[in-house]
Amino acid sequence: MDNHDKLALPVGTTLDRFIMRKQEDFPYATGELSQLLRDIALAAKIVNREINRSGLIDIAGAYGNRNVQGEDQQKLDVIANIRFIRALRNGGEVCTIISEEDEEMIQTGNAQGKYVVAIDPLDGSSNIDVNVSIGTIFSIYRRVSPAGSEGTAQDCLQTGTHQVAAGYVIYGSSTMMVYTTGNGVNGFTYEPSLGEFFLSHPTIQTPAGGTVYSINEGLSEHFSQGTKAFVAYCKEQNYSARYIGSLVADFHRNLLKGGIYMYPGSSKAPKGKLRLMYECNPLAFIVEQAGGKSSNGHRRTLELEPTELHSRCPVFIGSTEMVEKAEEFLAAEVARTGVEM
Ligand SMILES: O=P(O)(O)OC[C@H]1O[C@](O)(COP(=O)(O)O)[C@@H](O)[C@@H]1O
Ligand SMILES: [Mg+2]
Ligand SMILES: [Mg+2]
Repeated sequence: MDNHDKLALPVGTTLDRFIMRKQEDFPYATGELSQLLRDIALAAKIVNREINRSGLIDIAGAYGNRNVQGEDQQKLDVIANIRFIRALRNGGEVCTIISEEDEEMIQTGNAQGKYVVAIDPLDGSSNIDVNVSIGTIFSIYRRVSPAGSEGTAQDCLQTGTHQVAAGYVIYGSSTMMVYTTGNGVNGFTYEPSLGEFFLSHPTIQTPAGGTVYSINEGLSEHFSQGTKAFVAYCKEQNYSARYIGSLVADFHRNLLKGGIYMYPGSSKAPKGKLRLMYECNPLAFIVEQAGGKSSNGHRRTLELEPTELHSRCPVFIGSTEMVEKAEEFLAAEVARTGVEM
């Protein structure tokens, strides 16, 4: 019986107890990482409550500012950003944060903090006001600079293979936290009346194949021939098109049921829309830990070199057989044209 079996924890185990037991299991997951995961779960509970009330109190709608991405910030984008930054700052384990909502690195003041967090505080912003599932996505890295000073760009711009943990929260028909520390993927469902997350989806494995494809077909005319050919293939196979417009919701469905989510490069946006550090890398870590695959159509997402905090990259992520089929179509186009998009 290997370590995992010894520590196979039953459905219903609380997140706190799971984190403690797994800490024994993986000595590198020191107390600080365990505490950091708890800090994220705490902020998720608070954001969950804000989201559930947003229809009642005036925190829905646009905030009136544009973020570094040039996107209209929604009030809940800003509220979620404040809540997660505050929880990470107060928790003491994080020296520096990269947030979708802030142009520069955020120094928490915890000079002894050993970790850096990259976060999309609220993903699926276009869906906030229409009661469609939205999420939070996060990545955790160990700092490379010595403790005792502020985190550096070198601490922040690490490749995805250096993540020590990654996860997401989906605020949907139920609220779930799904994360990995590099030893499998586990899902926890939140019970608001008890204020606890409970293990509900132990050791998630994504199906090797699938019949669902997620892509914004409104951009079709701008896609590369390779992407167009793969989408045509999906139609020929009578696959189902499912696109919620919330990356976390589309990803979560495909993780559990099988499928592929694509935000490819296009003639309008050669790097696509999604950000490497706090959308593609964390979900790529999770999907690989669950037996799936993630690439930019040509190269493994986790090995892409970040050039700046908000680097964008094309993404093809989900069931291995579907991602590899998409990569075949894109490779055929490179062979024909010599151009990689
Ligand atoms: O509207 P588009 O261009 O299809 O983009 C939808 C995608 O954009 C996103 O909303 C980007 O994330 P944010 O909402 O965090 O900016 C994804 O959640 C979603 O999959
Ligand atoms: Mg997002
Ligand atoms: Mg966002």
